[in-house]
Amino acid sequence: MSRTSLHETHDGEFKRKESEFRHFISREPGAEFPPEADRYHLYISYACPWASRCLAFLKLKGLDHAIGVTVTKPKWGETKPSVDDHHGWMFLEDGEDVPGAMKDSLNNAKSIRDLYEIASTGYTGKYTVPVLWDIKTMRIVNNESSEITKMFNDEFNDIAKHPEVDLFPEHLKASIDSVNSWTYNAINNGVYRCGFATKQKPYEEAFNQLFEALDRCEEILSKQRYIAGNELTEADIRLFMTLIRFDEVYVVHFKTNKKFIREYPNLFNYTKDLFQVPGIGATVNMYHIKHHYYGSHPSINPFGIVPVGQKIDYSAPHDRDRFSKESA
Ligand SMILES: N[C@@H](CCC(=O)N[C@@H](CS)C(=O)NCC(=O)O)C(=O)O
Repeated sequence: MSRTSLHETHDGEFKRKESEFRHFISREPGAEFPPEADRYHLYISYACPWASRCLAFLKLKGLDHAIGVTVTKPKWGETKPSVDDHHGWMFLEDGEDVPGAMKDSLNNAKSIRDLYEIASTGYTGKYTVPVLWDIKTMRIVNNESSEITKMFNDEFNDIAKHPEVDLFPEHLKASIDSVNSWTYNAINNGVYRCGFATKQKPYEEAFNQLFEALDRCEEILSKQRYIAGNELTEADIRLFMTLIRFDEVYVVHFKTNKKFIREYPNLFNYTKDLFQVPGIGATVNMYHIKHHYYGSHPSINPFGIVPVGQKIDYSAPHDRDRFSKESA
């Protein structure tokens, strides 16, 4: 069983395993996990694109007051040095100071691994973020970002401060599904398929698919403000989380070096546009992002040097207002 994503490369090719905790919070009468304020807790890393999606949904829906969030330290550490050599997400400890990282004051866990072990005896899978935790039963409700975002969007509307925000609008559903069907493999997971490949051929295949898909996005975004239409949707949040990490991390660390995102006029302006949406920009902590990737994969970056980069200003003006709502 793979204990981290770094162990999911077989025959040179990275193949991500499915998430294992797949319960649903639901408004249906009698649901095992009903939506309630102060019952659920979200564990994330600011570095992780999948976890950051969930945080963006929590913020955009106005669920900060109802669902607590705990943020891990950026760099993986030894989770159980006396037992094995697993490295993974760690919480802040007394006496440590890493801005943005937190102690786990809810469960007093030292690591995300501890949480999986509290929730499930005999679990042998990966210890990934995001984790949506049920405080009442001390269980993991779900650890799959695409389902957590759906629950935050649909099931908490009686509690959310912005129930009107719908990032899966019915009229764009087909378009969202269609975009996600190629962006996941080629872009979101595509950068990992480049970075975690250990043979030339699978790396180059992933690389070519990635840049074909980015060209396709560039073309779509030359005609409309957002990737699934002229409204902000879940498909944008997904894409953004990869784009914002691209120039600072993936180009170097994952060898996705055909082009920077800032060389694509539409993609770059689009990234700035989304960054400037408060609930989205608030999820971006570039210190955590850079220090995680460059510091946690010694097989890729043995000395853990963090490249300085260009410190791109994503809050600079963008040109996406040129698409008026009327053209939707
Ligand atoms: N399919 C999951 C993927 C989550 C995931 O792979 N998270 C990474 C961080 S970006 C992780 O926690 N990795 C820990 C490990 O590989 O041990 C989701 O979308 O929620």
